[in-house]
Amino acid sequence: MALLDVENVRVSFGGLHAVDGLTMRVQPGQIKGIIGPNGAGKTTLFNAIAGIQKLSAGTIKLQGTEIQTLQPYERAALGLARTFQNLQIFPDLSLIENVMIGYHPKARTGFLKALLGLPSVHKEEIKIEEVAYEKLKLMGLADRATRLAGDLSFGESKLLEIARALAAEPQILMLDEPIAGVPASEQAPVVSMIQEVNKLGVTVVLVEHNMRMVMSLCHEILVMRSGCYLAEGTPGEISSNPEVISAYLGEEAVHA
Ligand SMILES: Nc1ncnc2c1ncn2[C@@H]1O[C@H](COP(=O)(O)OP(=O)(O)OP(=O)(O)O)[C@@H](O)[C@H]1O
Repeated sequence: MALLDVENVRVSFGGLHAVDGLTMRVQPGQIKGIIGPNGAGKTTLFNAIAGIQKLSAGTIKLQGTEIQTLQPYERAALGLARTFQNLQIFPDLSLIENVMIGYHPKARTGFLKALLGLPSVHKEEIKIEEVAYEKLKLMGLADRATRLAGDLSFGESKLLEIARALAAEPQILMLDEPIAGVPASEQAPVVSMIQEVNKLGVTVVLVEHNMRMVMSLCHEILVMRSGCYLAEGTPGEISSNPEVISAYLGEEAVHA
């Protein structure tokens, strides 16, 4: 069974079908890339899976359970975490505080319990801090756990976002253009951290314009054009597919 099963999904804005009957499966353990020319519908599909874009038709299943009507936080609690194209970190909080926020879909402490300061609350706080520290360590940021997030470089901030997404211990990590805007010198660490996370068993789905990165990182790639499925396959199959090449012709140098 696929871990994520996107079936005949349509997202319409008025008369425009930004995603038009798309089907995609993500197998456990994969790094799956979604690519396509500008306006192909990648971001819309990504947002539909994460739950911030309502479907006009179709189903999305996570481990066989339909999730398309669930709120983003409910999907997160079921194991779907995401990062954003634009940084969503809190610069005035420490690195560890930023990551601890990512644990909340799993947290069991309600407002009342927290207010009463029950021992179970303290125990959970310690656990959340431990998990957050572990994720920072994985991203190579543990030595700066108490520093302000605003002091990080852009590439490091991207790693912090990944650490925060991992705090909920997701099964699927969805990355929206993980190296967009990251200077060339800082891209390699982000790519190798994504590989590390995947080696630990987290399935990854990413949208990215940088073809070199997509081709080197992904096990399988889905290509979209005008909201529809164009092709799917390994990086080798995709880069030699004549339809894919022609879809990109006119797109300046395939953003490479
Ligand atoms: N909120 C919206 N309202 C109306 N149209 C939208 C909206 N969001 C996206 N679209 C349109 O849907 C189509 C797909 O857009 P989308 O951003 O998903 O494509 P994309 O493949 O992510 O493009 P890019 O690579 O440029 O980010 C485009 O024609 C876009 O103008």
